[in-house]
Amino acid sequence: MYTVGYLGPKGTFTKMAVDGLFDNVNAEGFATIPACIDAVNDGKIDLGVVPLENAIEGSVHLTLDYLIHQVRLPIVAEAIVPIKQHLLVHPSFDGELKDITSVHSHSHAIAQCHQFIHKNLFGAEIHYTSSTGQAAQQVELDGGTIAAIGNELAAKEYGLKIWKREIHDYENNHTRFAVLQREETPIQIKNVENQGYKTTVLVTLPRDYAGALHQVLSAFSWRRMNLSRIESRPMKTGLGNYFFIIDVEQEYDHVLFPGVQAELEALGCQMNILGSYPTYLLSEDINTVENK
Ligand SMILES: O=C(O)C(=O)C[C@]1(C(=O)O)C=C[C@@H](O)C=C1
Repeated sequence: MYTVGYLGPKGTFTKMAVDGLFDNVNAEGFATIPACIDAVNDGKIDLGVVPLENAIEGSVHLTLDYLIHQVRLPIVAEAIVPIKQHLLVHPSFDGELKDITSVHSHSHAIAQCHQFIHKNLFGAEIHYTSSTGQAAQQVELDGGTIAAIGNELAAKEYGLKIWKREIHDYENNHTRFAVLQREETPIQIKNVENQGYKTTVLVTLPRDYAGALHQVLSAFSWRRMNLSRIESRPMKTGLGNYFFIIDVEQEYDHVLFPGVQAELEALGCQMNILGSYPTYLLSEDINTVENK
């Protein structure tokens, strides 16, 4: 049986992703994303599931930066998870929205609900936690007039009341999660919808010059390789120095990708493959506890 690490404690969206992807695994919660990645890298667990990007708030920089700068582990699968954020309170709370004095959650969850907070919880203090599950645990412990933003699974795990459902500011809220493995061996995924393959590459430019990024992109475009995302992250070596993280919508092959790599290297760029993996879309039902 695999041991699969996730950002804990119980009741996080990452745990939901694990439940949606795997049957019969031993799921182990970690307090932080780096702790989970390190455990995979040290061979303490078989797989790790970490958030990569949210449709409303964008990239999870902690994950990207840790994978780029600290621990290079291949991405072996991706799960796209529908995210429904609810306002959770202690069962003893019987006030109104205006009575809530503080809201606890993960920074990404808070960001997905900024408008709701601005309009309805104006004046409530915002407390950032390491995960939505941790915020729910805090409400269970402290009670009173504090609230958490999190999912139905967290409400169930910590015995909380869902005070208001679906408070995220935009519909179609999804988060992409990456499955990491140290040595790539076939993994067993539940019967969920396969959306095709992606390959994620990391490109470093030699220096900043006119048309550099255009040249990089044209190596993909004339080969008709479709890109679904391009993002720059600081190299952390000084202002103006960036990596480009590029998602290509196809599986790695031994013709097109080496061709791109040779072309980029001739320009003085570096290209590394962060993973070539199947992508799975989890169903909306995953947000409803009764359906699991
Ligand atoms: O806090 C959680 O529940 C997580 O799994 C983390 C996380 C994230 O990092 O984006 C995952 C999904 C949601 O977008 C909000 C939070």
